[in-house]
Amino acid sequence: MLSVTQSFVISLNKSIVSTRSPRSKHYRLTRYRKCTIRCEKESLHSTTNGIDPAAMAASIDNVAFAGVSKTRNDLQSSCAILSSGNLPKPLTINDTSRAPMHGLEMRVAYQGVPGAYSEAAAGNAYPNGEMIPCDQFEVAFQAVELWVADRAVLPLENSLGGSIHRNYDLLLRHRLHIVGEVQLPVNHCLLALPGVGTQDLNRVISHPQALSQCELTLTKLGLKVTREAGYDTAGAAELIAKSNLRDTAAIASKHAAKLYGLNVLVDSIHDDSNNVTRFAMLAREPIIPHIGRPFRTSIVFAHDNSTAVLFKVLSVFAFRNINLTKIESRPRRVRPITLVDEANVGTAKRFEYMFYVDFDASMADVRAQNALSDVQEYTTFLRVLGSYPIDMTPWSPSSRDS
Ligand SMILES: O=C(O)C(=O)C[C@]1(C(=O)O)C=C[C@@H](O)C=C1
Repeated sequence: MLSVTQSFVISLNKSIVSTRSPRSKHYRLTRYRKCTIRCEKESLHSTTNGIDPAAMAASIDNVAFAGVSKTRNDLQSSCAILSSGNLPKPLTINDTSRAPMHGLEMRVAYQGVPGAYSEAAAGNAYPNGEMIPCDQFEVAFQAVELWVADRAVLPLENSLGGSIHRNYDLLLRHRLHIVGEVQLPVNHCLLALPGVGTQDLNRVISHPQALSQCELTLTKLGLKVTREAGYDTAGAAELIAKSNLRDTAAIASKHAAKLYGLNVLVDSIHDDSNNVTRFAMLAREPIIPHIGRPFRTSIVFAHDNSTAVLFKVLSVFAFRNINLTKIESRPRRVRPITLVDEANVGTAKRFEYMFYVDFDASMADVRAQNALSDVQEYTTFLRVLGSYPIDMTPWSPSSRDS
């Protein structure tokens, strides 16, 4: 792997060398097939005077470097890494005070770095949006609240790995509304640096959800590896590329492989081909619900324990023929435990929960309105998180490549 501070001589296709001579003393580019580039800055883009490094990576014929001949793959991946210096950097908790850009495009916050599945989901939800990567889920919530972004697209649950609990907790802590959902088929691949084979691996890194979605396949592959959690799938791919980790593979998408110059060692390593992640689209304002198309409503409630309250709450939907699609319980942070004195024998502790429920009806539907007024009677806290169209996009496991 070439590092950013090394000089190298490469042969390029004529197409991309048609550039004027740059002024910088650090490098020289000519109109000829051979050119010398000295990279002393973070980004190859800044040293190539306008040549897109990705285009350069695609156009490399062969390489001679310090007397050692490098493979085309090696340099392509170097260029891809250097070009990834141009990718937007994730917002951090301190950046959310950044002045908003007042363009016409929808600014869409997601958690992770470019190449993350969340970016793909955000792109599906808002195809013309300006994508804003954030380093944490909480930052994406804040970005929308502080008008740095107009929408956030965040994962709620995966068909193999289950719920993303952090986002359930954050939905309650923040005042955003669910205005839509995206169901994204997730095709996980095992990625490594060019020239690295499965026999070289000691470690696999990825988002904990991705690791759990591939748990059985990793074992079946017979890899002698430790599994380590990172912030997101594409971030794991980026780390391998930037730190030149030749004993490590990432679980991430093919798109992440392209962005960070990695090879796909094994395609489709998730444990079941029906691997779908459901993302929520969040906004500052709710949308007006309709009844003309399939809608879903998400609520959260808490109750003070009296006999069979949870059963009563859930039955108000059953009596009205409303389908419940999901129930999730999370600790009730304001009062996680109640002490129960059982007949003066001793003190038992009971855990307290917030219950999140999704049901298939629009808040414009009278049945849903009546059901919620019943729920209100049994509960001490009730909030509607959103009433939004169900993602009805047709899907087959191989039809979308994320
Ligand atoms: O790491 C990513 O690429 C993400 O977008 C995060 C995330 C998740 O949080 O569940 C999203 C979809 C996949 O199921 C795996 C990981």
